[in-house]
Amino acid sequence: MISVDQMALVLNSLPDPTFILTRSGRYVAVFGGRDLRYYHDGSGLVGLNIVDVVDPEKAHWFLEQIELALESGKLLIKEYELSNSDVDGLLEEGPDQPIWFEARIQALDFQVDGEAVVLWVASNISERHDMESKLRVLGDTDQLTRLFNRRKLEHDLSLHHEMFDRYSVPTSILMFDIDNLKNINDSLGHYAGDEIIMAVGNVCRAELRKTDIACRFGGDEFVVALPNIGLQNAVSFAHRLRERINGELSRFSTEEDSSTVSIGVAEMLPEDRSYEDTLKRADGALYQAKRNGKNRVMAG
Ligand SMILES: Nc1nc2c(ncn2[C@@H]2O[C@H](COP(=O)(O)OP(=O)(O)OP(=O)(O)O)[C@@H](O)[C@H]2O)c(=O)[nH]1
Repeated sequence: MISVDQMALVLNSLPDPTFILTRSGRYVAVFGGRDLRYYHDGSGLVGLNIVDVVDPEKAHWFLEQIELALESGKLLIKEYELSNSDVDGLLEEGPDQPIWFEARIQALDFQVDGEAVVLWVASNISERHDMESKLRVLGDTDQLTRLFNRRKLEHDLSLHHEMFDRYSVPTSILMFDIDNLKNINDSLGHYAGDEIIMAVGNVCRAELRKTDIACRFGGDEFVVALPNIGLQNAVSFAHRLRERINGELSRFSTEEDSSTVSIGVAEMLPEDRSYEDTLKRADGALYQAKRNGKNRVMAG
């Protein structure tokens, strides 16, 4: 058996800061979390109330979690971001950056001063959180152009189609394809072909708003979605984009083949069952642009 003194030492050596908090948000006790590379010393919080040490919105969130854990009696796991400047009563020494925490909150089977209490273990998961964010971005990104990939486009377009269904806010779609890339690859080499694809990506990034979605759809095909833009404005934008891309690609034209783009444009219509119907119309318009001699914009 370990003694009470030893038990106190164990509590103080817990790797992650562990709080006992009352239903009303009072810090009854703080154990562990002594490594200043990962945590700020929270022992100064004992006796204070969450409501008095963090801003009202955050305090409300903390109290809500305590209530949830008390009501369910089950282990509650939540993630949140906090920096030491968010909490009055924490010492300066510790990580400079805001910390991502995973809280494990469990109701305790006793009361303190007539109030129900929970155990709140706050683990620093910043590294894991950063890695997860990076992986999410990587999973949504085309490696060559750094534009979004098709998976992300389809996810976003389905949200925009829902918005259109509900609020009739139109989204227009431009689908475009580099002209003659096969021949240019053959004459200038595959790396020149790659540079052309990257140059298209750079123009898209420069020309688009933050809310627009630009994606490499596959091979030498791209899709741009313009939320809140009707067909007429989308066609005008497509003409401008084609000129900008052509200007950028002119250095890759050969005697036989000019390096240009063809663009098909479509807007969401009430009869579209999903974004795929809009995408198909843009694809049909792109096909017409190619059939009619390439290097042009057609609306579907
Ligand atoms: N360099 C390079 N080429 C690619 C890449 N992805 C696809 N391509 C090439 O792009 C060409 C696309 O085929 P098409 O669109 O049918 O050929 P195209 O010569 O552009 O013909 P049009 O579209 O009718 O003008 C194929 O030759 C592919 O090999 C890539 O990542 N890098």
